[in-house]
Amino acid sequence: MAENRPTPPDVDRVAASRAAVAARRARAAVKAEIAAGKRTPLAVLAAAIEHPDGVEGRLRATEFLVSIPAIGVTKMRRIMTQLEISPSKRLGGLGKHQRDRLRLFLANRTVSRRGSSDAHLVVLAGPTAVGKGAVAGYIRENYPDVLLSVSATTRAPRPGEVEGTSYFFVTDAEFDRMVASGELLEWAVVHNAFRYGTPREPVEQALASGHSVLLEIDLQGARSVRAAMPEARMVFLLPPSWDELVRRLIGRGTESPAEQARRLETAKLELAAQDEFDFRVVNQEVNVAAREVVDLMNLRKAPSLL
Ligand SMILES: Nc1nc2c(ncn2[C@@H]2O[C@H](COP(=O)(O)OP(=O)(O)O)[C@@H](O)[C@H]2O)c(=O)[nH]1
Ligand SMILES: Nc1ncnc2c1ncn2[C@@H]1O[C@H](COP(=O)(O)OP(=O)(O)O)[C@@H](O)[C@H]1O
Repeated sequence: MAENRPTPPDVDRVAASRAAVAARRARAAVKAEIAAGKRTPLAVLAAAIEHPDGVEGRLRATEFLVSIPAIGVTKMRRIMTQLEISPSKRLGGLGKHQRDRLRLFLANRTVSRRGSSDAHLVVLAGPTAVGKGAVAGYIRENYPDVLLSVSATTRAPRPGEVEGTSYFFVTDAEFDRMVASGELLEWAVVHNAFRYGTPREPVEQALASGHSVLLEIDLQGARSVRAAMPEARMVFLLPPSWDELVRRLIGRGTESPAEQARRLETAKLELAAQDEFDFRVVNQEVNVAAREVVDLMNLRKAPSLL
């Protein structure tokens, strides 16, 4: 009968609900593909960014993460908090920084899952002038089996520093390019001055072939690595005392008195972060501290010199 025929608004409603069912099915299919390993999470994220209103773009970040094998609800919540993404966000609606953080998290997760279980990424951080450079240098000289990551930096070489061993010295434009192409595992502006970053490729290769890698980086970099790769071993180098830290900073003589005062203020904040780390090593004697750090790396072969 004519009066039982759906009126135009009903027709709209039926069509809308059919479309909603179809969209839900399409999202479920994408999640199933991720869960089965048929599509990588990075590929799905790329599609979501390209088409924010497409099926991938309409996926909620929460459902996207839990469809990844080995990520359950608890882990997903932790990741969302770490990446500062609210649970209501869809992949297509993520802000630029959220996207970058999620992409970095997914890329680094791929790296760490490929590595063998006894290879560790070990991060050595600590306050300015505690002796990070001295301990890392000692390890470089005396433990040839340790793979020490060589950072890229925009600062100029100092006398005696060797390109590709001390650092990769790059221009601002080159550093921009490395950031944009995702070549860096993490990067930070250190001491309000120059940019420093860890090239991803050598770390990836080392872990994939079962070798532990040591990163000597600043606190911001350490936090980025921890957020992206929660299984990294975080080591905080401590001075024997505050007075000794001051002595080392002044004794090094590489900063002006004003810069020394500024760094000491920063050092207080840095020291306050020590509880964020898994291990604390006191740098009383360089060789002893170096050995403690190396012991945390699960090296297969003992160094011949000690
Ligand atoms: N985030 C980050 N920090 C780094 C990296 N490489 C070095 N650093 C830090 O940069 C800081 C400055 O190092 P350096 O230029 O050798 O100068 P110094 O501290 O004045 O001797 C140190 O705190 C290092 O730990 C890196 O790849 N990433
Ligand atoms: N265990 C130690 N005992 C005495 N002096 C040290 C020790 N470790 C480092 N130093 C000295 O302290 C100063 C700061 O060390 P450095 O490695 O440059 O620190 P960081 O890289 O943490 O800024 C340098 O002059 C270094 O020779």
